[in-house]
Amino acid sequence: KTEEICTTGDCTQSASRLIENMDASVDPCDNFYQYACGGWLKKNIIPETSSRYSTFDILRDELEVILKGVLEKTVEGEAAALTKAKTLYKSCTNESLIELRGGAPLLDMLPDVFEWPVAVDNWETNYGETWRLENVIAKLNEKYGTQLLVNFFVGTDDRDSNSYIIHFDQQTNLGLLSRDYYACTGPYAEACRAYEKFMIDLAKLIRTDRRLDINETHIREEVTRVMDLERDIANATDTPEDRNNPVLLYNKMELGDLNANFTLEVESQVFDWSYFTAKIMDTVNISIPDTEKVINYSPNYYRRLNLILARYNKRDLQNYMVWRFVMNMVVGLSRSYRDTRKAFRKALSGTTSEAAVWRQCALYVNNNMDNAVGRLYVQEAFSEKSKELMEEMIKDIREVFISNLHDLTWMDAETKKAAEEKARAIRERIGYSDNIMDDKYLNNEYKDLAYSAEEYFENILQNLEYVQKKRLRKLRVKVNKEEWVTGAAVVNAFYSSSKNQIVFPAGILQPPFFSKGQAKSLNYGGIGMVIGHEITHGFDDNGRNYDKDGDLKDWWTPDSTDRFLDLSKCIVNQYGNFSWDLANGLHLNGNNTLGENIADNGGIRQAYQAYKNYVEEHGEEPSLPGIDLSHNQLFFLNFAQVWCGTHRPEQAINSIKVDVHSPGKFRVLGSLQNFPEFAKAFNCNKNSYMVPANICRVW
Ligand SMILES: CC(=O)N[C@@H](CC(=O)O)C(=O)NC[C@H](CC1(C(=O)N[C@@H](Cc2ccc(O)cc2)C(=O)O)CCCC1)C(=O)O
Ligand SMILES: [Zn+2]
Repeated sequence: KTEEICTTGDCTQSASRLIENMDASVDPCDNFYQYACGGWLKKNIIPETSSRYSTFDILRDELEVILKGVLEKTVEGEAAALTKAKTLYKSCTNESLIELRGGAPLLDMLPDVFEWPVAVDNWETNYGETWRLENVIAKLNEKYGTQLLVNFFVGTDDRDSNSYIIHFDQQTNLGLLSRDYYACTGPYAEACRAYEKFMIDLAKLIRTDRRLDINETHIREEVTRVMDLERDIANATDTPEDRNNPVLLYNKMELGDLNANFTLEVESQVFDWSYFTAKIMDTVNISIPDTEKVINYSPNYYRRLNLILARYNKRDLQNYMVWRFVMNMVVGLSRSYRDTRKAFRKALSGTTSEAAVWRQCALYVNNNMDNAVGRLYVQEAFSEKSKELMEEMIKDIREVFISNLHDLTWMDAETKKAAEEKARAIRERIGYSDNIMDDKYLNNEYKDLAYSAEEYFENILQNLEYVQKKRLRKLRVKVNKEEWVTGAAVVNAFYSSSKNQIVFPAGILQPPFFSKGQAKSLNYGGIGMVIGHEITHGFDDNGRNYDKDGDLKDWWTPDSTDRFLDLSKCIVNQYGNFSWDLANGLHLNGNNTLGENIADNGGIRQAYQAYKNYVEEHGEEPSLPGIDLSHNQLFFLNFAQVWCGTHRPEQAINSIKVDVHSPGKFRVLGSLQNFPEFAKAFNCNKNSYMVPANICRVW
């Protein structure tokens, strides 16, 4: 029979993309990642401005080009919110004015955070005498959105997902990217050196601008003490492995208990937790009694912190806290200030030059006004047709998840029933929230913001305060589960455990993931796997702890829990055995990536089964031109090519420590090794690398 071949634009384009990215000279059963991405790896060099480069990053770069276009275009009579986004963008791209202003905008606001001792004279007399730790931490929190030492935040109550509650957590962000860097040896030595030099150079630059003398030795001494303090803080934090069970993190107590049980003392000043909390919540007119229930995510950290504070004085603490703030603010200042960060950025990410200003600005505006920018993006680039197609695919894949569930041999009927209820309760969000198409809604969201095209730095400060106040004000209102957890102009997808919600923003609904005109095998291998991945997050080692309403409530029988943990261990060991050449051969952390690996493995199985069901119902699809692979094979090829990518060594060292996702290569190898249908589709024989003796499976 004459084979049908699809020669539409979409088919031709996707076929050529698939052929270009692959390396057909590699045996797919030996190394499917190399087979699928070998062509991509030969053709793509990481740009000097990027620390990693992948299919995702290329899509994100392309999205930024679209944002540039819409943010630079003047449109008469548009909604005020959209004009504000364009004004913010203009202030960010106004390089000559930013250059002219030098460091002044920063120097003008340092007194508001009680100054940076190393960069000013007479700090003791002017600030030290009246200094209180509560005042500094509170000010940095409520006005500058910076959480240091004591990480106070208002967030969803894990056990009552309709309410917000005050949380006290450990300091989760460090100047260096993870606690491991503070060893300052081996791959971390350069990062530590660059970090200290960054601090020294910035202190010297500010003193120069203030016409103050510079005593290099003295500055170095202070910088060393700040470094020692941060190392102590890093070592006081619980590790990610110690924090991956949300049940153990949930320590509810009264605010008053903190003063009783968690003493913090600096230079014989006792930290008053009630005074501190009021200092923050007074700014949003919410009074907090000592009987207020709060969650303490890190009791051990606070016990360790007190021992550390005993070893430092108020000047050290102030030097540390203001450093952590100013180090992030140089990006909004003139070239000489931005240059103090260059070597540090290179040491951590490997990039030798900053991204183009328009890119940084498009990203900044998108991150800070995601609904206004989302509106501009959707109007420009999103096709409505995608929504109903996605609803179909989500329906198919949800059904497959549920039928796979019932076939599981390790879960008992009682737990299966609860699991099915949760799977059916998952709500989906596709493309964008209708709210952003409503001018009134959009203008209202940004009504309190007024940007100046001439004051980028002040615009940044305005955003920091605005976002933080919005979060703090949530304490006395109910959680709006209809709210989206992401903007629309985002190339990603999400699962929210407290909302039991899966989200597919407009930005990811494009090739290679999805296109209404591309073959279904590619759609299921692309966005289909992502849909399964997000659904499965509701049932991974973290998500499984939450019930269908998003509350931390155990719906498992002890036996099924034991079986789940046992099966998960297989995945932990399998991925823990992967050694990553780009990261000095370091092994993946099988525990920290477990949730993502469970989601990947579930996603690929569900998507493939859904595709087979599709073919069962609608018949085989016509072949793609110029590529003699079956659609079953094309399914896996497109899935794998989503993960083509590479990292600079600095970024690899960084991401293996902090990213909960495995590197793309192992996301492909790990999940396909566990899936016999892959081996079948490529006729791989038993002892090939892609067909290991024993395989892991949870969902
Ligand atoms: C609430 C929240 O934020 N959750 C965190 C996870 C956590 O913290 O628990 C999170 O990221 N969630 C998004 C993520 C989405 C997907 C992913 O893998 N996205 C990569 C994309 C990438 C890859 C390489 C690259 O070069 C650049 C980008 C990524 O975001 O890295 C998209 C496809 C399937 C899963 C997911 O659902 O896991
Ligand atoms: Zn995930």
